[in-house]
Amino acid sequence: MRYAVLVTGPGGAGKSTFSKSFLTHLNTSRRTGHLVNLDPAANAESFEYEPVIDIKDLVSLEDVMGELDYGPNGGLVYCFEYLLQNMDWLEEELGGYDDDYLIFDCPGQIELYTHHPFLPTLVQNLSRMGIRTCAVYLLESQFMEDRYKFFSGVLSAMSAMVNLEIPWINIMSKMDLVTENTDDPAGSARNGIRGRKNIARYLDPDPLLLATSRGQEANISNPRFHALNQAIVQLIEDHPLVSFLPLDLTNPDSLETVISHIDYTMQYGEDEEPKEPHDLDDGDFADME
Ligand SMILES: Nc1nc2c(ncn2[C@@H]2O[C@H](COP(=O)(O)OP(=O)(O)OP(=O)(O)O)[C@@H](O)[C@H]2O)c(=O)[nH]1
Ligand SMILES: [Mg+2]
Repeated sequence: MRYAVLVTGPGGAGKSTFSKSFLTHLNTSRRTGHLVNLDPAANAESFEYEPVIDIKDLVSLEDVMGELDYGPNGGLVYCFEYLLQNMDWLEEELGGYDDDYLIFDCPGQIELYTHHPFLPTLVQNLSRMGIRTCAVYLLESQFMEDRYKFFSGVLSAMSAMVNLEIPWINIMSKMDLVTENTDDPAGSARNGIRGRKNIARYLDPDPLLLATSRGQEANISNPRFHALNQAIVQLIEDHPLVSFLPLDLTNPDSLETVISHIDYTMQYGEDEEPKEPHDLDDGDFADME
């Protein structure tokens, strides 16, 4: 069985960093994983792991922009359309990997997830190839500094989830940037997220965050805006689809927890034949001699 994890989320959310850490974790746990780069604009030198499959071998944004005179966003759309027309290329490239995690590092253009048919079509193709697929959606912890920004992030996660209809895990990335010092009044006044209790209200989004704060802000008094807010609060209350797993890459347990959720979502290994134990390598017990 092959497993694909699509690593998605807005620009700069930490997708490439997470993909790299995920691979390192798999390697150290003696599992196999491979990087698939789906970002036609990615800088090749920036990969710590050489992607085994790279969309840039098929089509690169640079060429598309240079030769066809597209801008960066139109160019990205062109690249993905080109990929979808050349699924046999991807299928052939994916052919050699068995019983492996394939980690798809995706580009950060949010419109790719919310209203283009590319990812759903890609997912259909992966499942036709017999590859079990899930997606993780990363939102960075800075989104919690502003409730409105945060809820717009929640709504885009929701919209991407509904668009893709595959097993899905939302991750709050860069948790190392969040301080939990409740005794820092300047901090809590500035961003309102400090303190464990408060963080919990974001990880499991509490729509009241939106409802209460809006009432307190006299400067925004447009009643239509208020009604819209109420409607969003109601939507999130009625459809609590989105909650976040915190990811702090400075804490190995945190990464392990996230990966165990991915394994569980994927039902990783559940229908595998029992594996032969690894042959002992020279040096495995070196420290016992
Ligand atoms: N503090 C902190 N910084 C992080 C973490 N993960 C990523 N970053 C930083 O955030 C920036 C963006 O990280 P990337 O991994 O390139 O993010 P991305 O989602 O792949 O970005 P795009 O591909 O451009 O959409 C880089 O400067 C990273 O060093 C994290 O866990 N903690
Ligand atoms: Mg990236």
